[in-house]
Amino acid sequence: MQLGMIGLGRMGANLVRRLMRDGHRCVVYDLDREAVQKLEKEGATAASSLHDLVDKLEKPRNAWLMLPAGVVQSTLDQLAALLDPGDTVIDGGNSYYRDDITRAKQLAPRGVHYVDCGTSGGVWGLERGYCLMIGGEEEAVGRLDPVFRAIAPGTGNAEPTPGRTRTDGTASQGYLHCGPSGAGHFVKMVHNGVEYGMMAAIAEGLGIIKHADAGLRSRSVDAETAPLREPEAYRYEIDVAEVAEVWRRGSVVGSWLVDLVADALSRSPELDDFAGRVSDSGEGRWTVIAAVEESVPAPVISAALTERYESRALGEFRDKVLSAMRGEFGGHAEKAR
Ligand SMILES: NC(=O)c1ccc[n+]([C@@H]2O[C@H](COP(=O)([O-])OP(=O)(O)OC[C@H]3O[C@@H](n4cnc5c(N)ncnc54)[C@H](O)[C@@H]3O)[C@@H](O)[C@H]2O)c1
Ligand SMILES: O=C(O)[C@H](O)[C@@H](O)[C@H](O)[C@H](O)COP(=O)(O)O
Repeated sequence: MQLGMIGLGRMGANLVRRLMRDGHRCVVYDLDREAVQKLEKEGATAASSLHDLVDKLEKPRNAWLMLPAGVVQSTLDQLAALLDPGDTVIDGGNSYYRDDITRAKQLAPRGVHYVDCGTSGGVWGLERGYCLMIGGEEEAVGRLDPVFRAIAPGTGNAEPTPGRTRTDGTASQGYLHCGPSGAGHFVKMVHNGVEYGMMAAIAEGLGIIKHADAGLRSRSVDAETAPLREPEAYRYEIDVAEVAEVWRRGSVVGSWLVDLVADALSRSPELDDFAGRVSDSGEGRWTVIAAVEESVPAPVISAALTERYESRALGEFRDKVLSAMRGEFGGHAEKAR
């Protein structure tokens, strides 16, 4: 098939490469001309503007947006004005599923289809394939099947699920039509909420292991306020990088995230390149909002989200209020640590 890709960053460029490897033809556009030229050298057709991209696409057109969230709506507005009935726009970025519902409604009167596609796999997707969580009308999604099939991992390295008797559907190939508009990004949003929780648990566990030597230090980190009651119980100088490595092999928590952390620790045991301020792009917040609105308890994901705020010192004023109250009612002064 032929597909237009708008946005050739970490994700879009490799999606194009994966599609071209499978024999698909791509027309590519990015504000960054170098990104366009690079893919042109690899066989893609370069477009110099959205208008040019639309001109170079065969009808019915398929245009995939792989853009930072902040420019999706403005790009879609410009693109929509150039498209014809029967064309399809796919948003493969991490957009909020509620925006998909609005955007599909915006395009429908013009006969333009809108497909939302949560795309997981990060910078490793070129080789591993991308897990795709798709939303939209059956017809538009079905027509794009060869594109999704090329981008997805296929059966990949995962063993067949032993108890699975279903032979229909595409989930075992790494892509799934989850439902109508927004359903794909809804599932991707929750996927990322799960990602926050799993990442937080791995990080906390390794943090506890790293501090298992607290009893060996002359003063524990928290000695003044919370001295170790039994310092002899915390006299382990455990090699955290080696723990991550051993967890990769046969353990219950072995996973791709543990593989990645083992790799990072093997290169830099103290993770010197990081200050530990953990960003969040929105998916965790939206997952927590959905949990609240559905009245579904989600304490792990919620805690993992607020821990990210904590890492960016966003709780500083809250903590000052705490200290102030403690000072007011008990005359307790703040200590250095
Ligand atoms: N990086 C990841 O691991 C990852 C994984 C899954 C999903 N996503 C999502 O995919 C989307 C893209 O992410 P990315 O990591 O590829 O971003 P990126 O910043 O690496 O690339 C974005 C590209 O879009 C281009 N661009 C920006 N504004 C443009 C405009 N108005 N018109 C044309 N091109 C424009 C930029 O020049 C850049 O090349 C985001 O929604 C992101 O959340 C990212
Ligand atoms: O499934 C994936 O490939 C990742 O989840 C991907 O979507 C990306 O790396 C996140 O957007 C980071 O999200 P935060 O910035 O919220 O951590």
